[in-house]
This record gives sequence, C-alpha cells and structure tokens, in this order.
Amino acid sequence: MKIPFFKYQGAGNDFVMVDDRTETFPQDEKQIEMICDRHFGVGADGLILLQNDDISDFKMVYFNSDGRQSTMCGNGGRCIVRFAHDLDLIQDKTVFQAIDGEHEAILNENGVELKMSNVPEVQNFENHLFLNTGSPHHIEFVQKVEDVDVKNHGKQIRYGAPYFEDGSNVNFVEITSENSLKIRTYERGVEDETLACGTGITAAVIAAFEAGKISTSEVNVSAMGGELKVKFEKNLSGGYENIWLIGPAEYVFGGEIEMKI
Ligand SMILES: N[C@H](CCC[C@H](N)C(=O)O)C(=O)O
Repeated sequence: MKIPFFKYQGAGNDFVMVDDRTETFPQDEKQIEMICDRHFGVGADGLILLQNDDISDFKMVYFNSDGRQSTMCGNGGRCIVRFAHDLDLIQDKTVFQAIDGEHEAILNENGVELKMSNVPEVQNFENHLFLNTGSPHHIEFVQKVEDVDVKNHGKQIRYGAPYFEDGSNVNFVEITSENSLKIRTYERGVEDETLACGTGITAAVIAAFEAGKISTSEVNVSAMGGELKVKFEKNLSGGYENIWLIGPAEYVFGGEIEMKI
C-alpha cells in the first residue's frame, strides 16, 4: 500500500508525519523502524500519526525511531501543529489530544508555541534531577556540554539503575546565564543523541529553576539543532504549570512510502 508522508523538523528533531484520519496506517514496529532508518528508509527520529478526535481538533500518536509507540514528544507536538495547519485543518490556534492529555498550541512569528503538561513533582538527587514532562527525563548539570560523550554516557544512564529496560531520556545541561542554558540529549527509543528534544528542553529548564541555577521563568535554550524558549509558572504546591515550549517547526519534503498491510 502506498502512503503519502510529510517530513517535518523542529530544531533538528525530525519526524515522518502521516495524515491517518482514515486510521488505516499499519502500526507495525518493524516497518516503522525501517521508515525511520537513515540509510534504508526516509530517516527520522520518530513517526507521528495525525488522527481524528471526538472532542478536539485532532489526535497525535507518536512512535520513536525504534518503531515502538512512546510517550509525549514536545518537538513532534509542535511539528504536528504545523502539519495540521498545512492540511488546512486549523488556523493559528488549536487544541489536540496526545498520550499525556490535551495540549493547546499557537502558530505565530515565534514558530509554534506548545502548552506542555503540568509537572506536579521534581525529584532531586545528589548528582541529578528526575521529572516527567510528558516523557521521563534524567537531568545532569555539567560545566561544558561539548565535553560530554553523550551517546556512551547517555546510554549507560538510560539502561542503568533505576531505569533499566523502560529507560529514561538523559539530558546534559550547561547553565550559560541566569536565563539561558545549553543542552544535549540522549533520547530513549532513538538510542542516540538527537539535535533537540522538546520534553527534555522543558525538563532541563524546570530542573534548573528547581535547583536554583536560573532565576527567571522565561528561559532561552540552545540545543544542537536550534534555539528554543520555555516559559513556566511554579505553583503554591511546589509543582509547575502554564508551561510553554516555543520554537521552530518546519516542513522539509514529502513523498510516498510502500507499506505491507
Ligand atoms: N524519545 C522520547 C519521546 C520523544 C521525545 C522528544 N523527541 C521530544 O521532542 O520531546 C521518549 O521515548 O521518552
């Protein structure tokens, strides 16, 4: 079966997008892995289905490049909003459903602004913090992100205690001012460094504020693939809400993929 696809990227985190409002896309792990393969397939960090939803504009279904469905993808969420706009499904505002619930988003001169799930708790350990921004994130602060062996050190943490097979995404963060930081991320399910990770960027900003390393609630983030901004509020019960991930989300090219039913 030939299926049209549309390649999008958000700060270098790239995705194969499929308009699956007919809900006929074969959700087959091996075929999705092959589509995401950078030599034998289209090549992407993940594949995203846009499906109809009863109560909101559309539904997002996310698969990592290992072919397995996974938790929330922040950059993928920003890219599907751009995709929905390009399909004339929405104008410049939307509300859609993802695996972690409802998300608002706005398209404007900043690119796409995506409202992220609330973060009720941040766990603070001796050498790292852990929180879930729609996906699980291990955050370590380092002097210089360019000195980190992200792939090997990230893999060790991702598969080590207490994460094991389920794993976590692993972020190395360098504070560059009281309202800016640099980040590099090892992504679970891609099993490599990606050029940006939206839920990771969000987690890094919240962890930096929680650890007293930044003092503002609007933070500029430099990822390997581009610049993003995170805005948030800390609430009276110690959690975080009204969290927005802001940055570019662009169409790259389209084509057709051959799939076995
Ligand atoms: N690899 C992540 C999901 C995608 C996260 C990332 N691409 C983002 O932009 O948030 C996981 O399995 O937890």
